[in-house]
Amino acid sequence: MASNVTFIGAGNMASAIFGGMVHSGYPADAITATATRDATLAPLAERLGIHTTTDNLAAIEHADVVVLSVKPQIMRQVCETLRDSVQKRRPLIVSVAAGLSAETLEQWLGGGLAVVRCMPNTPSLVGAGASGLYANPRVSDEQRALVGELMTSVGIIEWVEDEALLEAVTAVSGSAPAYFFLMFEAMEEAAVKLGLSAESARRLAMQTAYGAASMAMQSDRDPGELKRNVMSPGGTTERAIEYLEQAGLRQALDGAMQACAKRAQEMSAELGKG
Ligand SMILES: NC(=O)C1=CN([C@@H]2O[C@H](COP(=O)(O)OP(=O)(O)OC[C@H]3O[C@@H](n4cnc5c(N)ncnc54)[C@H](OP(=O)(O)O)[C@@H]3O)[C@@H](O)[C@H]2O)C=CC1
Ligand SMILES: O=C(O)[C@@H]1CCC=N1
Repeated sequence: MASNVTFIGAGNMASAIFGGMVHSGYPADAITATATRDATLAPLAERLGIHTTTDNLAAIEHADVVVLSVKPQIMRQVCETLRDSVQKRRPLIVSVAAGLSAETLEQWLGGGLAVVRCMPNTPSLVGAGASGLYANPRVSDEQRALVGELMTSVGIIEWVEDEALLEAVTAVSGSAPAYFFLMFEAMEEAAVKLGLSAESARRLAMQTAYGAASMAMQSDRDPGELKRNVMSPGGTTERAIEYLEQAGLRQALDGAMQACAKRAQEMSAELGKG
């Protein structure tokens, strides 16, 4: 029988994960999600057939796995309301929150718990997620395998043994869909200036990104070689790539990813006190 999985919070990230789980065949009947507003929950229940409630305590009563998926800023308050129930039943705790350590979460929930920290991303919704996972020492091999299976049903996973590496995961995958969406916006704007309709430009840019990612994933060549294969000497791509290099695209990405990881550290210091 499938494990009962309860999501506390049913926003962008949680709905991407449980939506992806349902699409990949996980029984909807074994999934419960909570939120503060019925307006969030009603469409999810209708579309996916999962259980929903605004009552967090009722939602975790039969949970084998509790996925904490509220904003980091309200996590402490939410954990403290779950504390007594969690201490009685000791489900596996999974947190998708950025910048909150397993130790902090465990402490807010009363201690002595198996906690997995997961840094997922929203493409989980379409089965193309990329998640980093860290397990605290209380997590059993079976629990590790269970979380691995759940997250593999919505994409690829990478376990890290050093929790601090989740900051790097946040920079390279958790936050990174947004970098690509920014590129789509920018490429569409530029292509419109060159005369294409916005609709054509968007379709072509997205298919090209999809094609490039699929090709790179299936190839045994590294991205640098695949890039050079597009660059005919003296041709158009060479000109574009030279421009991007001179304009500092590499430095911009390096700076963005450093800023992202640093913000995860700051959040940990700001929110994890006490
Ligand atoms: N968005 C992303 O791409 C990623 C997000 N994350 C992490 O996921 C977590 C959630 O982020 P995101 O999904 O973007 O946020 P959202 O604002 O989209 O979702 C938050 C959800 O929490 C619900 N909520 C608020 N208060 C409570 C409460 N007291 N009890 C139960 N549910 C509550 C909200 O309910 P209501 O809808 O009724 O307001 C909403 O459904 C964060 O910790 C973030 O760090 C991690 C990786 C990627
Ligand atoms: O922006 C954020 O803080 C969350 C965590 C990773 C992606 N979104």
